[in-house]
Amino acid sequence: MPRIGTPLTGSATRVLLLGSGELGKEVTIELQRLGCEVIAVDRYANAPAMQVAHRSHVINMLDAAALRQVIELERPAYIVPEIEAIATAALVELETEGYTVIPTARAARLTMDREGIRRLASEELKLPTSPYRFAEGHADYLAAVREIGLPCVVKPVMSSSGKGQSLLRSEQDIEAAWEYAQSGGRAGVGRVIVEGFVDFDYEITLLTVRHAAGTSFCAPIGHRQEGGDYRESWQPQQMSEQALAQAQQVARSITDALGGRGVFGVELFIKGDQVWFNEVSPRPHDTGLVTLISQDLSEFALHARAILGLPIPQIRQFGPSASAVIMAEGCSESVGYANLQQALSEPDTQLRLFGKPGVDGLRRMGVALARDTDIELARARARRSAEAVQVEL
Ligand SMILES: Nc1ncnc2c1ncn2[C@@H]1O[C@H](COP(=O)(O)OP(=O)(O)OP(=O)(O)O)[C@@H](O)[C@H]1O
Ligand SMILES: NCC(=O)N[C@@H]1O[C@H](COP(=O)([O-])[O-])[C@@H](O)[C@H]1O
Ligand SMILES: [Mg+2]
Repeated sequence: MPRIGTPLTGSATRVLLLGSGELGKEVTIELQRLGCEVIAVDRYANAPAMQVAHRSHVINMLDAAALRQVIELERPAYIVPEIEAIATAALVELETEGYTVIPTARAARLTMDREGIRRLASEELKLPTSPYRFAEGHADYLAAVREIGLPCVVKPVMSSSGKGQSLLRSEQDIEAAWEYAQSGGRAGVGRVIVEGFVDFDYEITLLTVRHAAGTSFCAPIGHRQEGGDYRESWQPQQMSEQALAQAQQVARSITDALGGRGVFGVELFIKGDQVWFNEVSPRPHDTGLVTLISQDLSEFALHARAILGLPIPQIRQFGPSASAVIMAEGCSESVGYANLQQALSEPDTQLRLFGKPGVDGLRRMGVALARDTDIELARARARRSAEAVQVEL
């Protein structure tokens, strides 16, 4: 039976987060509500989760030695990856030494780069995906684009939130896409995936929770992306019964294969009753921020319960809900947020400002959340709130 100790004493249930962004901030809050001691780690100081955690460490999480050092110092009961770019081979080792990685070290390793998870989904589990080819080096890349054909999507194997990703519509896009993939990815220089473009009707994130008593699904979340990065999400997304059943089957298959306990964000493309697997986050998903207003247990509360082995007897959905992101563009180390009076003037509206310590380029800084009587109204209400926020650099 799970038991929780007292934070900052010898009996504490310590949880170490690897990555401390907006998603980790909410996970930290939920874990603390259940009495855990939370240690936040990231590559930079004052990251969102660090601002609410008991303490924090700034390290290069791709450095295996640095990662091991911080874990051996803190000896957490649970290691919780919050981003992809971590020295996951070290996590696999630490797991064999007795540490618990959420959901599993193998899941973190397979989803760290697109190749591991794509080969598992398509080649082992035979789940439907876009046609794809991996390529290394320029000549191999050109061959891959020829083989897959246009239109296609090019992504660095190690990247997220659309960084380094391009949609190629014509021959003229081929060179720029290669250059962007080389500069935009986080690591693994040179290697890319070339995917056939899927002409879907809509795409969803199916939040799937593996917990002590089995697997639960949240209502499907629809979302809209720009340049591979999410801008709006809503729940529930209307789907045919057959598409939903197929989506749940795909989600169950991939999450069972990854194993462990926790929330997974299964990304799927839908056309009619047809479903394609895109990718999966073995952790809460950015589009799932909508659950902060749409469910009694948000994806972050669900993650905390699943991690700790606590029951999830029911997930209550509150009806049509939406999220709209608040972006900042430019360069500043003291961003301000004004006109909040107007942003929060409507009922059933909430804001989360992440408190990120700065911006250099384009960065997600907050999110507006809303409920209304139907999805279109909820989306419009969330957008109105997000647009009202004046981001001052
Ligand atoms: N093969 C494809 N066909 C059509 N659209 C695609 C394809 N691949 C990606 N996209 C679009 O680009 C978006 C981002 O792609 P993907 O999820 O693979 O990137 P990511 O960088 O891992 O994003 P994130 O980290 O935010 O989940 C998808 O949600 C979808 O809208
Ligand atoms: N699609 C993945 C995603 O949304 N991850 C979330 O964004 C943070 C990084 O933000 P940053 O790039 O602004 O530092 C991550 O730490 C995580 O919370
Ligand atoms: Mg994605």
